[in-house]
Amino acid sequence: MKIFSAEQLKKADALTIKNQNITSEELMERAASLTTEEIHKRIQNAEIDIKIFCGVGNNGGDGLVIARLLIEKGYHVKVFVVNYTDKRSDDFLLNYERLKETTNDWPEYIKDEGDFPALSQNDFIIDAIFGIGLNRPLEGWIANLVKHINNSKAFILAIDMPSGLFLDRILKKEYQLISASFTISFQTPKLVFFLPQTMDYVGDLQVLDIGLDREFLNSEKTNSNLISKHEARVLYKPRKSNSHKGDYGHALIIGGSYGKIGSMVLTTTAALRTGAGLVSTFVPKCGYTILQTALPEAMVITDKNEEKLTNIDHSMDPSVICFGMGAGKDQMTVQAFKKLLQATEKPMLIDADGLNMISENKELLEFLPKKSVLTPHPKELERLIGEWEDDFDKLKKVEEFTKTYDVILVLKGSHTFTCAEGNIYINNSGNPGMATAGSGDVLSGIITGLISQQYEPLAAAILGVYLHGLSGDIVAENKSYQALISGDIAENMGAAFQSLFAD
Ligand SMILES: NC(=O)C1=CN([C@@H]2O[C@H](COP(=O)(O)OP(=O)(O)OC[C@H]3O[C@@H](n4cnc5c(N)ncnc54)[C@H](O)[C@@H]3O)[C@@H](O)[C@H]2O)[C@@H](O)CC1
Ligand SMILES: Nc1ncnc2c1ncn2[C@@H]1O[C@H](COP(=O)(O)OP(=O)(O)O)[C@@H](O)[C@H]1O
Ligand SMILES: [K+]
Repeated sequence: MKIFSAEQLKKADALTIKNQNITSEELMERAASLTTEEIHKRIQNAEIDIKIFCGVGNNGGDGLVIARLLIEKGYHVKVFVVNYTDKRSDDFLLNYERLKETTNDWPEYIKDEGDFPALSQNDFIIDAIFGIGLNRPLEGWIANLVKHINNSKAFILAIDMPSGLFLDRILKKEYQLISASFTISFQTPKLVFFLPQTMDYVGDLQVLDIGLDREFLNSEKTNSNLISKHEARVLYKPRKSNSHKGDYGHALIIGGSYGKIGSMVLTTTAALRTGAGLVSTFVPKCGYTILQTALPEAMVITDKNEEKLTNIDHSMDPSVICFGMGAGKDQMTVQAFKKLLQATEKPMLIDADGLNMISENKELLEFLPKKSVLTPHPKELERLIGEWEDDFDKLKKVEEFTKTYDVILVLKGSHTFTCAEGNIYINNSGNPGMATAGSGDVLSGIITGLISQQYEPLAAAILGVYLHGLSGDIVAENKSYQALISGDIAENMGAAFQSLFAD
């Protein structure tokens, strides 16, 4: 699903109104009534106090329509108008009049701290103060109102987006914004809903299709995309019945050191479970028995050294090489890695200590095969590209890095961002149970397994990240977040592939 900017969303609104021959007020009614239906479905006539805070722009207009429709359904609703200016949008005014015809309990005005209503944690608060029209950070009594709402500990539903959040920048910590329990957003999600610094303000997310102009949504260019099942599915390549293991490539997985051979078992298992035709591993001698015992399906070659990689002499022509898991950073390993990079032309996957070695020996960067996939977690990324001011600055630096070296960066996190060629693919599968040792090693194996089967490296990264999360979700459903261990993610790749095509 495409992720649009505020300007694009405003353009979509305007085009929809023109092409569908409706008024802006009808579009607002549509968005708000779909939202009301969702609320009604979830709270099912519960006897709760619903307190709706409405700004005086169109986000406030949405709030007024939701108030009217909830009152018509018999809910107990109190509306507060957050009167930050005397100017009102036309649709706010119109719906204000309509609301007054629906109830005798007229909205209360908030003009300063003295007007703040008492709030209880049993209230159901709806935040319709600001949406995509926010043009400066919240200050003065409005900032205090937001603090007051957040401090209530009540359930907070944000309409379109939490008030105070910007779509294109990160505010300094001292500024207030609504910390929502749930956000119902219109038509497409916003990039800030997925950034580590802002995602917590959004809470759970639901995106409602409010029927904005299809042609515009389809044709408009955007460089951010949310990857859910639908988007992942189209990347999948079915297997031909008339095929043999040679058609699915030979993956070579290199890494490990004394005490860290387990990471190699995880990566190798994942590559096999993802469908690579042949998988060989290259490990220090101490890894030989471990790998041969754990995985009879894999072939094992060893370094001359017992405990670490010193000379990667493989004399094969693998379809893809995956390097780094558990490799350590010994100088001899760095030299071996350098020789490997110099001798390799096909795209590689580089993870963990492979990335750390590059960060500490920047001269290695020039030998990176084009279109290689690098999979850093946040600390590894910082070592690689340096510190960033905020998440937008990070994405800018990532874009520069991927363009300079012509590589794909997979920024691992609760929403993993795959970045290449100026585009961002935001993963929407996975869960906190996956924050466990070795789950990154499994991801490396999955992506390697896909590249081995002739997926383009970028497609392999996007699909691999999605399948990794999907497998994690399937495991968590059966075992809980706590009991999920990374080997389970590799073992359940079969269920993930099946689930990709189940609705
Ligand atoms: N007809 C439409 O175009 C639709 C719009 N929709 C809603 O409209 C929203 C956007 O509405 P608007 O463009 O009116 O913008 P908002 O309602 O988000 O607020 C903008 C108003 O707040 C003022 N403002 C911005 N930052 C401020 C600050 N820090 N302190 C005080 N005042 C500030 C602006 O000057 C402007 O008057 C969307 O988020 C969505 O909720 C939906 O109803 C869908 C249809
Ligand atoms: N809260 C979370 N939600 C979704 N996925 C997560 C979460 N935490 C971690 N993950 C995923 O788990 C993996 C962790 O990788 P990494 O930090 O490299 O672990 P390790 O080094 O132990 O292998 C990444 O793919 C990441 O996206
Ligand atoms: K809002």
